[in-house]
Amino acid sequence: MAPASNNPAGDLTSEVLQALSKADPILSTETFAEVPFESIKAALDRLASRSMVAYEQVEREEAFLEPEAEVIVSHGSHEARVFEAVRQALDGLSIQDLEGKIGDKTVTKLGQGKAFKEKWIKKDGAKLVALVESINDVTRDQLKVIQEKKTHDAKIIADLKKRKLLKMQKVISFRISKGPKFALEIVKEETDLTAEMLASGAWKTAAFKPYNFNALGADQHAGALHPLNKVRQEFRQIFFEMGFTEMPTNQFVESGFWNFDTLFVPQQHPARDLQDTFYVSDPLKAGKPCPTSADDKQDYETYFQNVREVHQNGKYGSIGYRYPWSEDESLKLVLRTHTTSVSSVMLQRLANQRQDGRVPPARYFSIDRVFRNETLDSTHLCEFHQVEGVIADYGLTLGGLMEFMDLFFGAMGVTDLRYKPAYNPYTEPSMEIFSYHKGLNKLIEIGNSGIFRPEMLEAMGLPKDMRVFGFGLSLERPTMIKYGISNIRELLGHQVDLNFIQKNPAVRLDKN
Ligand SMILES: N[C@@H](Cc1ccccc1)C(=O)O
Repeated sequence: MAPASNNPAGDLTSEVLQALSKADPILSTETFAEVPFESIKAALDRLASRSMVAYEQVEREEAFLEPEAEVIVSHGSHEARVFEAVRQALDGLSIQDLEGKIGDKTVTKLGQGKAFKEKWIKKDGAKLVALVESINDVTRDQLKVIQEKKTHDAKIIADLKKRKLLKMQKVISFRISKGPKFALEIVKEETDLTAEMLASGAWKTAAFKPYNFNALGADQHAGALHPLNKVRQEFRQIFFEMGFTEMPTNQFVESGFWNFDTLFVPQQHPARDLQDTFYVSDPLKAGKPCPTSADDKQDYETYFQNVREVHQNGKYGSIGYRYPWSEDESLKLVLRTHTTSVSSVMLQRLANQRQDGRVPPARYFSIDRVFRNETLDSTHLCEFHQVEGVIADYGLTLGGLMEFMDLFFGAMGVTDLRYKPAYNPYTEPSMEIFSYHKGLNKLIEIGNSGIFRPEMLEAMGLPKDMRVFGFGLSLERPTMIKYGISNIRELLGHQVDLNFIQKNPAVRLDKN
């Protein structure tokens, strides 16, 4: 045996190297029959990583004798034993005597049947007599071969298996051969290039351990994007590709003025009820809209009065709602119920951004959080994310809006849209957008859209011939569909499985 090295698998690696130096290749089951599978594998991996040996796994089935077969090997087959007993009794043997001689009822019974069939014995009156001088105990011979070689002719194996004399077992062994760096001893390999080695020049002769590219990397506990953020990112990309700019939506608290009044939502509208909208109690009220920076030169007061006029008496060809519009109601603070409040701010700003005396066309989008006083269930939370888009241009038509929707949803693989007339206080006409969901086997609502009302736009100062499309959808619904989530609580809130957030895949919208 080679000198033991200072590692636990040392003895075995040395033994393998020794054995290989005498015969190449070797089979592990023959050379190391007593060594457990794991130990030999560990030793081989160690040697293989240094290219000292190469090995491949060999699997084969081996036949093992059942206890009954062991008895046959030592005493002969049942039929041979019966024949032998009968042959020895020169003038025949009665069945009782046969039983007495063999001492086993089953062996006697089975052996007799077979010996008759083989025509080794016959019945002569009440006695059994031998018909031949000698016989070949084929079964015993076959079993002896198998005991030694663990295998035999496939037909013989199949036959003996059927007779329940054998069981088959899978045996794994390794065929081991010398590797390109075969040697009788393991050379210590360096795992690091150190400053000392560089200084002393030892690096020139040092043996370096090769990289193990098969090793699995350690799990990285890095941060992970929430699925909503992943889908949001995909949507942003679609918007950017279509020439949209992102609206600033970093303001969750909004005045009723921007959230409702500018959008022509009357102050008695049920959406403004406490049941539907969260009101802020401290502070209770916003100030009137006013410039937010030195270069904001907009005339907010005129706009404020325009909105009042439109609601109260009607203006710009609209007869209005004809109710006493309340400034107090308008200045109440709310958690924004939709991001259309931001669209409103942006459109009003656009009205004041004339270039060469003309308001330029614009495309805006946002994806952010909104709040509604909803009853919680598996698909509704009090807060969700809205995807919103606005297109302002001249000569826009309803057909154009539908075509745009086809393009937009087509970019995320949603085709075959259906439109249903709907109502929004701020758009006319308004359309709900539906798509056929293959999994659910029905049309599901995927968005809301419309063309903003002239009394809303003209109050801002936008030109009469400018039309503005608007549309909105939730971010949660496509995310849930994409990730196969049926309960929104799995996506948001305290019940979310952090493992799911860490491990979920990047989203790919099936663009066409
Ligand atoms: N604000 C609408 C979406 C929408 C935006 C713009 C125009 C029309 C509809 C909603 O909450 O569903």
